[in-house]
Amino acid sequence: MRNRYVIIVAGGSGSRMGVTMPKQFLPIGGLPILMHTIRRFRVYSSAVQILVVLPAEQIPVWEALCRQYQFEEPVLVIPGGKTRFQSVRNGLEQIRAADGLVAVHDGVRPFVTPELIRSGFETADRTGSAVACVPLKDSVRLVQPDGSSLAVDRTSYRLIQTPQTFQLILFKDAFRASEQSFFTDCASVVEYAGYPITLIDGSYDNIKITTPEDLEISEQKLRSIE
Ligand SMILES: Nc1ccn([C@@H]2O[C@H](COP(=O)(O)OP(=O)(O)OP(=O)(O)O)[C@@H](O)[C@H]2O)c(=O)n1
Ligand SMILES: C[C@](O)(CO)[C@H](O)COP(=O)(O)O
Repeated sequence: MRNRYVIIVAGGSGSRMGVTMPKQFLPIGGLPILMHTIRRFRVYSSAVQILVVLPAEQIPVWEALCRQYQFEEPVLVIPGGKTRFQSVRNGLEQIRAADGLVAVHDGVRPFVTPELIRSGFETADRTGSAVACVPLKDSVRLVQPDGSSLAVDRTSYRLIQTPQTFQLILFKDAFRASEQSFFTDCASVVEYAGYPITLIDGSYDNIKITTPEDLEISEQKLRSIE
């Protein structure tokens, strides 16, 4: 079986959350969001190697939080970059192995399930990639330069989530690219390098905590789980 790695990217500042503390450190259910996320991967497997990417200046803050919450999960902490692409690349550089599987997951998606993580690794092992997604529930319109808009066929689209899981050999190759403005996730980087992307079923519960209302939704979700 190939070695399995997870890069949890938490190197952002959370500007859309509108608070000074990075949103990945905000508590939900009495525990920082990032600790929930890390625990989900540990529940999936005690063997998976977890790398956590943080803003360099926030590493002492994270260490203090770990002491405060007596959080002792073994993870390798790595300084992030200015963009998500750079943060992923910094994490990837720490994985010395040539072969294996790597899942990249947003630190602010704490509702990922062990089943979804497993599905990602199993699919990527077979096909090279596995990118979680969900169908759209709302109607979609394409806005034109003149301000008018056109209905589009929503069945042709998917909303993309993480985890996004890849065979290391192709992922490392893809991340040799120079950064492009349209790299919004790892799938766009891997596709740019010419590799096909396999989609897998994600979950509507697997939300990315981005704006203040997501915090309230997350608190409610935790209450319903616990
Ligand atoms: N330089 C960056 C930017 C983002 N991320 C991570 O990528 C994930 C998804 O990004 P997003 O939700 O946009 O987080 P932020 O960049 O922190 O938020 P914002 O765009 O509101 O500032 C987050 O876990 C974030 O910490 C990262 O590791 N390094
Ligand atoms: C990676 C991602 O979560 C997939 O949906 C998304 O692209 C991150 O976007 P953001 O603008 O960095 O939040």
